Amino acid sequence: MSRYSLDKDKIKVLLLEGVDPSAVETFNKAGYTNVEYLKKALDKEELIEKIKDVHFLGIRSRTFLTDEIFEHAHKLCAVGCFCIGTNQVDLEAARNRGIPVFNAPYSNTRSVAELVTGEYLQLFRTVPAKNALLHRGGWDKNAKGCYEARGKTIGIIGYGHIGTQVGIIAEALGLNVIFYDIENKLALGNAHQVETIDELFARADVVTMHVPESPTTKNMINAAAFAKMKDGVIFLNASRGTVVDINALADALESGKVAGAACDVYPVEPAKNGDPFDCVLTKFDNVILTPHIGASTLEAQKNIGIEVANKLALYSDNGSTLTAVNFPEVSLPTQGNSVSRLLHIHKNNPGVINKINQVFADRGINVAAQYLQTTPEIGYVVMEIHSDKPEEVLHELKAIDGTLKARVLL
Ligand SMILES: NC(=O)C1=CN([C@@H]2O[C@H](COP(=O)(O)OP(=O)(O)OC[C@H]3O[C@@H](n4cnc5c(N)ncnc54)[C@H](O)[C@@H]3O)[C@@H](O)[C@H]2O)C=CC1
Ligand SMILES: O=C(O)CCC(=O)C(=O)O
Repeated sequence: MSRYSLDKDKIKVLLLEGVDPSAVETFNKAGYTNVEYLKKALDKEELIEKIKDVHFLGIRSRTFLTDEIFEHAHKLCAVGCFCIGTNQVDLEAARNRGIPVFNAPYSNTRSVAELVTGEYLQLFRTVPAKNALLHRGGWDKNAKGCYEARGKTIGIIGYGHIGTQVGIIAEALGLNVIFYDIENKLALGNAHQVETIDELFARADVVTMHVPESPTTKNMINAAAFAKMKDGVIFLNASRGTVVDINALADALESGKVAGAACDVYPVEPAKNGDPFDCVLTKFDNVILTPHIGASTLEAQKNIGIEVANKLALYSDNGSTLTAVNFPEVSLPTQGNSVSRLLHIHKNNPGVINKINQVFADRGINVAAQYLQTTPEIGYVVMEIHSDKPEEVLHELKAIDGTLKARVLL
């Protein structure tokens, strides 16, 4: 017997953007066989059409989930971002419609840190420019502008999961590590947190960006910021394209202020493989350009596929929202055989819980367990009851004013 409001084979999962096949295997193992797998992102109209029938949606960084898209997602229970960043999703819009969003906060951390490390080592030796010249049939063997990384200072902006990994590897390579973060952070090894970003600019031979996209990080690296950096600085951005004013970076490369750069992310990225890439940086031989592949290793993708699919399947199976990025986190024990579990997501208005409890009281049903978490905007309550008519109770719960979503696990 299904423990869900619907039989599992009627629960539609849509996976976009070529998430790792491990996600499909994980869903199948959990009993979800109605999985549609697409290698590409969908454009807005295609997505609006498809999302109407979807219960669980998996995306990466190129699918933009706006309030307008959610408006058509009548059946959508949850979204899985098969990546770290969740800036592509209007998280508030999802939450206000009762849709939790999950991600994989650590699975690709090391992959990004290794990419960045390889890049600044190459840039210290001017390898990208030398490589480009040789490809064009030139030869220029000299040590001008080439340095060992040992003894240099790396300045990490955003000392979170990725930033700390970049720092640990850099220290092992003999660099001095300084970082700037808006939070007070525990410095690992001999890393040192600087008080102002300007101090970091003044001291760092390498500046590397590891902040999320947010209003506080939008264009935080602009012409004024480059002006404060050391002459001949190496600059890397593998965070989000909106964090750097790309024209200011182009100017800083033109003037020689920045000796070399690496970018993995751009203000505008092609929607799919094969689409043209247009960027002011393509003319610079001393810039490593990669197509947003910080997370694209087989190890990371496989782990992400399993992790996010498991989170979605668990939410479907037992209602747990642990680690959701936009939602009250409710961690639930395994459901006993003799109880039904009712899950109710509602606007956090005064009196809703009273009304819910009244439904049980009116029916003479004892609530065996109740788990409640709220944010200022919504409440998520899970109740376990002994009743042979849980669907009827569900029907009444759905009628309560302020209800966003409700379902039953039998
Ligand atoms: N290129 C790629 O393929 C990938 C890119 N990313 C990007 O990297 C970002 C960072 O990832 P994690 O390290 O896992 O995130 P995280 O959340 O662990 O760390 C971000 C750090 O930035 C700090 N921060 C936030 N706003 C700041 C500001 N205005 N100034 C200074 N520090 C600020 C936070 O306090 C936090 O310590 C992600 O948000 C994502 O956008 C993540 C994975 C892959
Ligand atoms: O691999 C992807 O599609 C996105 C990776 C990324 O930028 C992230 O995890 O935030």
